[in-house]
Amino acid sequence: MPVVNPFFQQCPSASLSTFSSLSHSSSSLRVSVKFTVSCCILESPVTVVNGNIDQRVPDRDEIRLGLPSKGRMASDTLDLLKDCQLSVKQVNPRQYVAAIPQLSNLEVWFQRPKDVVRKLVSGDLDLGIVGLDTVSEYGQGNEDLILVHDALEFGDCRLSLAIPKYGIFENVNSMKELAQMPQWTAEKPLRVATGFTYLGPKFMKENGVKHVTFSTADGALEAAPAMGIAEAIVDLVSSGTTLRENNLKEIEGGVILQSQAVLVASRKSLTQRKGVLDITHEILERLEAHLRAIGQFTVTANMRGSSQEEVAERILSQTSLSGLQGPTISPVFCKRDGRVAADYYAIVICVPKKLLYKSVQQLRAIGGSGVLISPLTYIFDEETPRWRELLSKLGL
Ligand SMILES: Nc1ncnc2c1ncn2[C@@H]1O[C@H](COP(=O)(O)OP(=O)(O)OP(=O)(O)O)[C@@H](O)[C@H]1O
Ligand SMILES: O=P(O)(O)OC[C@H]1O[C@H](OP(=O)(O)OP(=O)(O)O)[C@H](O)[C@@H]1O
Ligand SMILES: [Mg+2]
Repeated sequence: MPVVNPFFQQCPSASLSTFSSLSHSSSSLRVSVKFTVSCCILESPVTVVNGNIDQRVPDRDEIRLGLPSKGRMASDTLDLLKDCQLSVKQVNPRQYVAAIPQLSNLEVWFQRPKDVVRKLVSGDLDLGIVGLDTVSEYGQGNEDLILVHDALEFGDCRLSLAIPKYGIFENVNSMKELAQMPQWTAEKPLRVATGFTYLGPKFMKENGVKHVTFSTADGALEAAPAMGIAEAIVDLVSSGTTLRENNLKEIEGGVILQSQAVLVASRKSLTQRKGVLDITHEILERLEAHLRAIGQFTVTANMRGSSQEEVAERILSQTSLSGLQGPTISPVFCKRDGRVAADYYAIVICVPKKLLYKSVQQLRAIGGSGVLISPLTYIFDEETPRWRELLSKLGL
């Protein structure tokens, strides 16, 4: 399936080479790292490589984390790290190397998201934070890339196929219907505009769309159908506003990928470079502890009762009050008639944010008073499931 940049159409040999690089790179271990452009302005073919050409783990002592240098992921990534007490110290925004003082021997390198992935593949970075869409597009299933944390809870979007709401597409509402449209023939294939020149063609092939061609552009793809450049687009959608404003619609079965920010690592680095596994463990623990905590509140309340067990029974009879591992109950002592007694008990539980009001109602219903709610900063589990998963992926 050829993917052409409209610019290259004026230059047939270049368009052909662009296509061959895209189709061959998927079978190569070093994904999308090498392509040959033999264009009419060049006398002989040149080889262009993304990152280090050397196949070995590059010789260096520092561990490198790649972060988005610009774009919509950049500031959210820094904010997340800051919330995990891993603030990045960058002297000025045009300086592309920085440090995280809490993690010695770690260098932060700011790169465009796609270059973070390419440089993980080439061994020039060890860890990175980018969108899953970027990992999937530029990693192209490379087994050296390992998802360490697959849900950093920002950068949510989906990669979707969209078609016009009007004309011959008015009653087309699924991939199956699109694939079966009689209009697409070898002479007049379905034209798809996309920046995702690996995932787009792969998806169409998987969906049995036989007659299809692709064109690529760097942005504003939603204009392509109205401009007459393509019938469909494959692009990122988050709010859906851009599709709506351009009279386009998503269709059943047309979501290629659900994406959000992820922490990704090079398998080679994790297994071969000294210190990478330890630093990954620390970053992962901090991320997990923080992300678990932001979904929860700590609730404390006082309850009258005859014993800790009796208070516990009342609390556990309510579905929203069991906490993470059950309630903590402590006696509140006071002096009455010269004797120390405990008529009240203080209870502490963690409550998911979305169940907060329900929990307060349930607490009141069983005699809770003086309910205090505080935000949580971290919840450290005994061991994070993702860490165990990572070790098993690495065969450790
Ligand atoms: N509405 C959205 N549109 C595009 N990307 C989004 C959206 N919401 C979240 N993202 C995430 O943000 C990432 C970065 O997008 P951004 O547009 O900033 O950079 P880019 O397009 O990848 O880079 P470049 O500007 O070099 O093309 C995307 O890869 C995706 O994971
Ligand atoms: O569903 P929505 O919330 O409307 O977001 C989707 C749009 O956002 C992105 O474009 P971006 O803003 O990065 O501009 P671009 O076209 O220059 O890439 C993406 O390529 C879509 O066009
Ligand atoms: Mg963009």
